[in-house]
Amino acid sequence: MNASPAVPDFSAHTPVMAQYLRIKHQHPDDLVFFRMGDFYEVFFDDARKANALLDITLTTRGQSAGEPVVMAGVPVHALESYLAKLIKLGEAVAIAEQVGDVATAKGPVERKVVRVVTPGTVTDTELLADKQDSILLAVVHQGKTLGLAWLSLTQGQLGLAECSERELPSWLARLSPAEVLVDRERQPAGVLAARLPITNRPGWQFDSALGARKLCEQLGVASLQGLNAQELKSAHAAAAALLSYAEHTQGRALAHVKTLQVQRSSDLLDLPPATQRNLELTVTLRGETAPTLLSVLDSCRTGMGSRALRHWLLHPRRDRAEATARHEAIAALLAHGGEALRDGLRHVSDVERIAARVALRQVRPRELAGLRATLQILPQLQATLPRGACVLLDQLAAGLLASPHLEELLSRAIAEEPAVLLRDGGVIASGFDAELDELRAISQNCDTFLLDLETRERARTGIANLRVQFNKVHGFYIEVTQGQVDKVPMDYQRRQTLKNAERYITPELKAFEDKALSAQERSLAREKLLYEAVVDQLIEDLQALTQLGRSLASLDALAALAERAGTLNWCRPEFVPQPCIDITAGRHPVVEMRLRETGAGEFMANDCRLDARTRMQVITGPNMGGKSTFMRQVALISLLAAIGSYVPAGACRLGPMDAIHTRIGAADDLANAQSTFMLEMTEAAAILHGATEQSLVLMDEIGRGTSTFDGLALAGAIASHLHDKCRAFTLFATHYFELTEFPSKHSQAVNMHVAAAESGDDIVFLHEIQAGPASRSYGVQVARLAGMPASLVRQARATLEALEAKASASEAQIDLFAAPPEPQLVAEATSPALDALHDLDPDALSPREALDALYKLKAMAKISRPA
Ligand SMILES: Nc1ncnc2c1ncn2[C@@H]1O[C@H](COP(=O)(O)OP(=O)(O)OP(=O)(O)O)[C@@H](O)[C@H]1O
Repeated sequence: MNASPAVPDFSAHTPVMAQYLRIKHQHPDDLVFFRMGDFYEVFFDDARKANALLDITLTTRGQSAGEPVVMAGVPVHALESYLAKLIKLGEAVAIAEQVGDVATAKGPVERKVVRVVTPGTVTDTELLADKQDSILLAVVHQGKTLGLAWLSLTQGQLGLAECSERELPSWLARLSPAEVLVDRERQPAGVLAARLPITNRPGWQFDSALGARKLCEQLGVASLQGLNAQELKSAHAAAAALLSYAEHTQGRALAHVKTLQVQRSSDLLDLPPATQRNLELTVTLRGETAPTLLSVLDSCRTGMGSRALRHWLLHPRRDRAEATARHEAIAALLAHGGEALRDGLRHVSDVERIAARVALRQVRPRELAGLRATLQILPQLQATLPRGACVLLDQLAAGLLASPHLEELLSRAIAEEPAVLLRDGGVIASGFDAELDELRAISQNCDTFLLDLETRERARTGIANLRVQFNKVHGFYIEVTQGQVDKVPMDYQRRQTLKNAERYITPELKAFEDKALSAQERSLAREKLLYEAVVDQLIEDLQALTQLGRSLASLDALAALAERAGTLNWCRPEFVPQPCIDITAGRHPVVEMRLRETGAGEFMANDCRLDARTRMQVITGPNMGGKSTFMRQVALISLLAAIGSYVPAGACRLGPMDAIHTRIGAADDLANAQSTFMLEMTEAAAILHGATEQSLVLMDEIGRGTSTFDGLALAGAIASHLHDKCRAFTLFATHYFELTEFPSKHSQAVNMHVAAAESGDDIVFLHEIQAGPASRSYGVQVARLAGMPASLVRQARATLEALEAKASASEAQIDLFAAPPEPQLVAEATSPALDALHDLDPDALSPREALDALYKLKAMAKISRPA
């Protein structure tokens, strides 16, 4: 995709192939779709690739420079579906259109790449997921800092951030980019590890000064100071590459990209990738999109709303102002009844994407009709909103007042039901332009004229079955059956002979044909011109349109949150300055919904109380008891509150929070060659380094990936570290009974357990979290429940009894939680080599003697430490 300076000589090729090769030379990394009439053709290696990826037929046609031309093609009308496939596969496609005039061109008609479609820069509605944004991200390593710049082309929004290497995975997970631009010589390891689709760019494009200049130009500001983005030099470098790439792919400047968000890691509640995965926020552990927190939450009526909600979910802010404003809005909608608003939103088009496509001049006629319909119902929508109930809703209501003249313009200009494609005509409304109306009248009056001519000619020639007709290949003609040919007058000129009929043209018909055909052509050209003028006028009001899109998206997301809160009986959380997580009757939204859907019983609500004096709960109890569910629900409730949603609980008070860390049973990460245990320890280490007093940490059965003693020892040490050093709010579920001793030695920890009742040999899970340690584990009972053979269960029970008897006889008194011994700095052991070293006086040695001494010492060391 990079223009190389020297263009090779293609003169040995046919003129068309030389033209193709020149274009391909400028786009070596893209598949070049080369427009030839009704097809996009791909040649040579691109054709082989397209053949493999798209399963389209490979052919050869003619020769160029003595070589057969290998090619494959896709019909123009099917372009979108092929593009969709290629984008999904991470390919970039350069579209070379015929831009010259076919009729007047000498040699091949002029062709030019008009846009490059890539995964991160697609804007075609058909190619985009309705409910997910497509983000293009650039990442650059500068010293210890990583600069990030990202762009949502369809939202017209830029973002900048800087972070450390440790923070990068969280950013990548949060942004979930469709394409990442990196310096081809210095690819950041974190990006490679995340296995995202990468596009390499030359290093010089990541230039900080260039980036700052480009940002100022793009945003129309003199300095970045006012945007709080002045100091982010590394992010500027990323922005330089980002903006040139985006412009390059669109083949034009990005008129609609006018807003910049500067995000700092410290502004956001940190949700590391493990947390996003374990809490199943947007995808399940199996990789499906439901049931997840988002799937439960998203009852939005529009794609815009769903995208906003997803964004809120992954970008919760530590500062509570935004969330509080949303809580207020939800309360107001619930009090006022949000259903009328939601009904109205059903008829709203994706204004956000339409605005972007207007800016890029790609907007389709039907999208403009959709925009018009949306503009028409805005007053109705506004009327459904409660007035003066809360600031946020009032602001959003004001945002619905997009320029009324746009609606008027679209109503006058665009036909009631416009054709899908502009080139088919029938897009501009009649009455909008006198010249167009006149041209259309000529083509429409065709039928009357032809009927009239037919009647006259029948009368003149006496041929009763004479017919005047039209087809695309031969134009207008008069058809006479063979039996009547001798009645044909002198002024009939033969045009075509068929088996049973002759076709003729007359001077009068010819004159009419010229007029009709040229009228049709001119009317199409006129429509194109008028359409472009309408788009120009919309571009002038782009900011109002973009703003309207944002307001509608936020309203839809808020209305969905209000609907969920009402339907699912959620409560409004309260934020307090003191450290605490105080949840009464909390529920897990996804598990609760699953239970309801499957009719598998009621969800048991549970409390969670953590505060400055009680920072850790050690949770024990049987498998299947509900430990993981409880811990996750505490995290989900905290997160929901932070994004501004109501929460599944009876009451909820929350203090400040900076991160949610989770270590929950992992699957092997075979692709990264990490064992379960290694992954477990890596994730735990990241948590111990990152967690603070304001973090929530979930530790589920840490240590179970190794032998009992190893695992127990590590689990004890990790719990101590979290309690003493990080002082994070911690929910620590474990199967190690020994850890129930932990609270007796750690003042801020308490024991909790999930209750289970035994009836005979069976076990009943109560799913209730109660104070104190579990009395015993129920592994054997759970195994029985799982359908293990009875003899096996009997054997396991006998072994268990024997083990328990043995353990209580030799109760080892090891302090699992003792403070760690100080590391010893000097080795106490002595050795002949060390003694000899001790005896040496470096100042008294000549260089030669020093070298000899070194050899001697090395020989001694080898003896004392054999290989
Ligand atoms: N509060 C609850 N009310 C009703 N059912 C629940 C509740 N909590 C959990 N369950 C049910 O019990 C199942 C097991 O819960 P969970 O996975 O949390 O148990 P666990 O104690 O973590 O088990 P393990 O130790 O084997 O991981 C859940 O899938 C759910 O169906």
